[in-house]
Amino acid sequence: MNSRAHVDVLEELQLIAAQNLHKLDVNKHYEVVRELGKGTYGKVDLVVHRVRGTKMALKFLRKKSTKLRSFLREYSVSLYLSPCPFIIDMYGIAFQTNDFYVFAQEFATAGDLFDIIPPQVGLPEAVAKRCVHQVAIALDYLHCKKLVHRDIKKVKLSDFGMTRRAGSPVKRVSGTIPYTAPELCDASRQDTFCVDSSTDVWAFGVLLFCMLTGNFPWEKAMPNDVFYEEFVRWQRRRTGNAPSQWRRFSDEALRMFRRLLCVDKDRRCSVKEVFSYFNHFWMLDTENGNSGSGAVLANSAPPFDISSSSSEEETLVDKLKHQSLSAMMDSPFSSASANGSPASTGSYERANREGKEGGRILVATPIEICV
Ligand SMILES: Nc1ncnc2c1ncn2[C@@H]1O[C@H](COP(=O)(O)OP(=O)(O)OP(=O)(O)O)[C@@H](O)[C@H]1O
Repeated sequence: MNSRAHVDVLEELQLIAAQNLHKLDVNKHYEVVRELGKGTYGKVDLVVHRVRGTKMALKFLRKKSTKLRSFLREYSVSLYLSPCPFIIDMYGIAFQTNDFYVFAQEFATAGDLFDIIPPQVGLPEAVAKRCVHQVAIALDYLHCKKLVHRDIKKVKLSDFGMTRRAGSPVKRVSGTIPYTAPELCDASRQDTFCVDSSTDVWAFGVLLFCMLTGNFPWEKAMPNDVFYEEFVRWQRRRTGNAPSQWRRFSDEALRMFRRLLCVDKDRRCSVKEVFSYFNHFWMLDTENGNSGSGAVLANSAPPFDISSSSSEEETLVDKLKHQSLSAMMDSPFSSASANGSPASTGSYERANREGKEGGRILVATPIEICV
């Protein structure tokens, strides 16, 4: 499927969502359990659907600071990507209140990634590898659909507010974080640039370093940051010794980082190249849970077909078309199960997430963490 067709599906999803964006009294249809967190544009509440008994995360985006178009885009992109088992699941529920646009997401039970990374220590290699494995599959899924996430800081991909079609022009956002790629940090460059999957690959490399060490590699990827400067000198082979904070990694892991964090974005590898490094040890230190075969995943290949078929996309659009007042009733995307968790949607990808057969084998169990 070409990128134009992907975009058409997204536009169709947005149109249908806009037509079904009814006004709703939250308390009438949901029991609010607690607030899960606050974001820049609103809040996320843990709720129980009064009819279905399903636990869900309701994302509230303030109307004052969110354009309807932005809300519809975030909702539709989330829905479009949700068949991937390592991307947050959706219920096909979107509505509005007087002050907020709202949509429902799977409740990610394990909480935030940074709550489970021991600071300055990092995760044991085997755990980090499972996280890396699922983020890589999710990102590859997204990139195959010609989308770029642009805000990677989560293990189970969610929060698609920044996601755009590859190649679309966007304005540079002011302010940089450790994940920001060097080509976006340099404020002297032009104000508009084209969205490219290589910026996700850079952020993914930084996330990988954080998971394995419990530290950021630098504050920002700019020449006045000494840690970044040191890294670039080594990366460009101006010095043979890796900077001190990189010396804990095996030669194979260092090769992988060199490819993911290539300063020249055109020479950066694609995200799926990490799969070829899974059968090597990444850490030299064997005390951090890195000894034995546990550090190596049984199978380094993606566990399901990440290429999208147009029939799956047609099914998605079809389901949404038949959706009516889904916020109040059973949505066509999932049905309540005995334990309150979403049941299978019928998609083979989603069936895999729930451990049911579908002709494909899941290698890594999804780790439900969202930051
Ligand atoms: N599906 C979910 N399940 C459980 N907790 C969630 C879920 N979605 C969000 N949260 C919690 O709510 C917080 C706010 O989420 P939200 O997506 O609005 O913003 P954010 O990504 O943290 O920040 P920003 O909007 O500034 O990028 C998150 O940090 C997380 O702790």
